[in-house]
Amino acid sequence: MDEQGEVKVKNPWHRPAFIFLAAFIILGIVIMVAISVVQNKPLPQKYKYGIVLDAGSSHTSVFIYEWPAEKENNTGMVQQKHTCNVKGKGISSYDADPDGAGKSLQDCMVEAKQIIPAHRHTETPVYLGATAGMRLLKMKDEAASEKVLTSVEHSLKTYPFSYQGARILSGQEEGAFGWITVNYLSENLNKPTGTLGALDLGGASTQITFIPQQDIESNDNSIDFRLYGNDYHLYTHSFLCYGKDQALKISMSKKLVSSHAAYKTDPIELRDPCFHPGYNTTKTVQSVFNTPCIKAVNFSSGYISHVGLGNWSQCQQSIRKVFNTSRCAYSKCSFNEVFQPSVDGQFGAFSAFFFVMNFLNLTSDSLATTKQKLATYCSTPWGKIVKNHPGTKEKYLSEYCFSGTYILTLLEDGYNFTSENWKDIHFIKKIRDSDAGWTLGYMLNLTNMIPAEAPDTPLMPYGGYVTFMILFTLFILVLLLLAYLYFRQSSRKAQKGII
Ligand SMILES: O=P(O)(O)OP(=O)(O)OP(=O)(O)OC[C@H]1O[C@@H](n2cnc3c(O)ncnc32)[C@H](O)[C@@H]1O
Ligand SMILES: [Ca+2]
Repeated sequence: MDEQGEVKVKNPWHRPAFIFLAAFIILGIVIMVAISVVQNKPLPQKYKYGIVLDAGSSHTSVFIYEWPAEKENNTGMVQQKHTCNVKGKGISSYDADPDGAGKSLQDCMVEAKQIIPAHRHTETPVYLGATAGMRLLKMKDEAASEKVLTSVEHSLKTYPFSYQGARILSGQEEGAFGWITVNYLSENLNKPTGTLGALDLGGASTQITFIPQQDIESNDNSIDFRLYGNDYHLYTHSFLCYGKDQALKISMSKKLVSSHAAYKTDPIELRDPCFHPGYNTTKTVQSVFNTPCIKAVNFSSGYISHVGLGNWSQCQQSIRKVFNTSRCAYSKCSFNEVFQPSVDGQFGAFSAFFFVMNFLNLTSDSLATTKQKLATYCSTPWGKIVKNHPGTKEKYLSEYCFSGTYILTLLEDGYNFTSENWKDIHFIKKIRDSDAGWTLGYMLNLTNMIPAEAPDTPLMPYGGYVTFMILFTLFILVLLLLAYLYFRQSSRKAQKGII
């Protein structure tokens, strides 16, 4: 009887319903995967561009930046696309031929026209910022500095870009924008991590900028920013005449003024411990004294016989005389009566800090080892130095002993770095393929690309959102399937009960 009772009465709809549901689930998964793959496929990026001309004391560089058009307010988005070094000297050297300053920019601006897509030209801003060379020319001859600026302005206006001005930056701006650049590129600005101090050594001035632990006692040295919702209270100072070219002139002039030979012989003999033994070159007195950084002096001759001695410790003694550390009206000073809090945190040291220390292979040694190696380098005969570096410009080559010793003295005796925090100085040229320097920070500021407040971000990133939606939908489908199976089973049991 029981066996008879087990005769199954099949619901004819069960099988097609199951097949339909399974097909529906598979189709759903295929559609979702296809949509997420298509959605996440990188779209062709639309880029915007900006041009900044760094009119430095020694030379002019043209920087072209690019960034994805729709992400311009995110940190770290702007990148350096191209640089072009203008042939010849800096624009301040065209004081006697102002038209030449504008003309000198032509080749690099033509290059910019070729690199930036034509449909972006009219909306691409162009800024020219001049630094210490033009500050010095303005001190020496204001009319000449204005003529040079007018000449570069006329030249830049002839290109299809959006000309935004040519001006001389203040030392504070130069320091602060260098700090913004290195911290923007290191993506420090919207994170709770510490920031990087900025050390810039040019030909005519040098800047130090960092967030100090103590109060800033002089208003001239304080600058405030609100970036991505954080307040930054920066210490900054720019020393005009303390770039490496001007410092060399000051140092040579001091040696000349204190030497008996300078007032008796023709040519004047300058025996210089900061140049290699065997180095002997004739220079004009004018080439040393042609700067507002030094007072004019009358000598017996218009020529100097510059003779190298290669003595590092004597060289450092002579360079120390360039820094006046005898008076300070604040709780602490760097030199020349300038307030400076104790250096704090990590520092990026760029431009000539990098060029010189990188050439000398001194970017990762302790302070003591750096001094030892430099002393050995300075005492190396000039002939051997020239033989070992056939491709290097002779002017740079002859000055590395002075420049290295100047950098060491500026950092240790000037800014008060010690052997303990020497390792916190990182000699860098680029961060993530963009040059460290004031130009990027200047453009970010003038184009309002760094918002004061942090931009609102969605609850989860796009990829996370897609993954979440797929998993959640799968979960619902599995639930539906389980529910279906459960009801099918219970309806079978019920049917069994009826029979
Ligand atoms: O900031 P300012 O003072 O206006 O000057 P600048 O912008 O022209 O100064 P740079 O940083 O370009 O260069 C600093 C100095 O380093 C020199 N320099 C550039 N490249 C160098 C290299 O490879 N080796 C040694 N010195 C170099 C250059 O001549 C300057 O004297
Ligand atoms: Ca510079």
